[in-house]
Amino acid sequence: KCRLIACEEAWTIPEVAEELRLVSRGPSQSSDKLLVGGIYDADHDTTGYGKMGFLSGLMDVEERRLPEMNQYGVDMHLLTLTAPGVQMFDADTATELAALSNDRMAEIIAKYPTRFAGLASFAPHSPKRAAKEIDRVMTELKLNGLVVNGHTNGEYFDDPKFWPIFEAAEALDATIYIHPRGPSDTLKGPLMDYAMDSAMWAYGVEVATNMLRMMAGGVFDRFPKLRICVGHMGEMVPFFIWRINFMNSRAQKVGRAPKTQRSMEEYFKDNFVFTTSGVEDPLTLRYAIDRMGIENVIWAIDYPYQPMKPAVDFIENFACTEAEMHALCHGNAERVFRIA
Ligand SMILES: COc1cc(C(=O)O)cc(C(=O)O)c1
Ligand SMILES: [Mn+2]
Repeated sequence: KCRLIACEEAWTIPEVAEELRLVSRGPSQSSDKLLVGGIYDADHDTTGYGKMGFLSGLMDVEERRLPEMNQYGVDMHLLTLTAPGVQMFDADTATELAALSNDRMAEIIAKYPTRFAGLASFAPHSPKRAAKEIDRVMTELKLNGLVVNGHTNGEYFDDPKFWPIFEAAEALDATIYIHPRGPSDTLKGPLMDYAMDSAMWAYGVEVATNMLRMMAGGVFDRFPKLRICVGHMGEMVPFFIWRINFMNSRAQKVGRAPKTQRSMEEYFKDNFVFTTSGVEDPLTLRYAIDRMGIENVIWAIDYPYQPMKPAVDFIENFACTEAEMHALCHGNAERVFRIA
């Protein structure tokens, strides 16, 4: 029996839920407003999200989450403040609620040290205060890494304003999990119909765009030891990496893209790891392992958005060597998220 550590497990606290409810009733034009309104303001729900039981699943640790983990043999959940985290709030509220959420997360881990680990939040729109929170959570709260959800106010991580965050994360060897959120105002256009605005398509486009901007923008030349984790089998990038590499190299040759020390494929292999969250497809997983290397692939459920049992069955029935199974189910997670 393999130790099972699930690494994209969503959670929230009442104060963040309440703030999101207020935002969902406010003037924000963010594409996340649909989903946030559905989940946090159920009596104004126009999306059906309010009927999927997400909110109770997010708020819960001991009623259902832990008993289900016991029932299905999931040893650990790596918790993350669910998308869009604190990023729809003003910088002050975001800074405050990130710290509160990190403290609450640390309390859960202190109570169940062998069952929960956690990714700390921060307010990207306040990079200097974010760097201070990163320092605090990694050295005092001893959390296991960091999480951020896609863009913040339409800005992406190739923007030097975010450098203080990467400096702190690299110096502390803290992995940053870039989790999706709805597409930014300039990206959302044709993505807002047919429920494409979130997990079906736009989430992947939003994160992959951020990833490519970082790689092509030279972020990993400046921060060579920075490690990024993404979910959803690498947000489509593993399947397109040959073409991304070929076209970026050609663009660099003709001066359309800035010169970088390494290629897109090298950055993706050296500075990224990714989880299987929300992609329970054995063929896709086998390709991703063979293409990107087993040391870069980590199992996750994406609870409560994905049910626990099917995700456990998927990985336990996956055809692979014993060494691959240990890497997928706990070995890589223990290394990347410093889990004992
Ligand atoms: C924040 O709201 C979410 C919704 C869904 C969904 O299945 O609709 C998936 C995720 C996720 O992948 O974490 C998040
Ligand atoms: Mn998720």
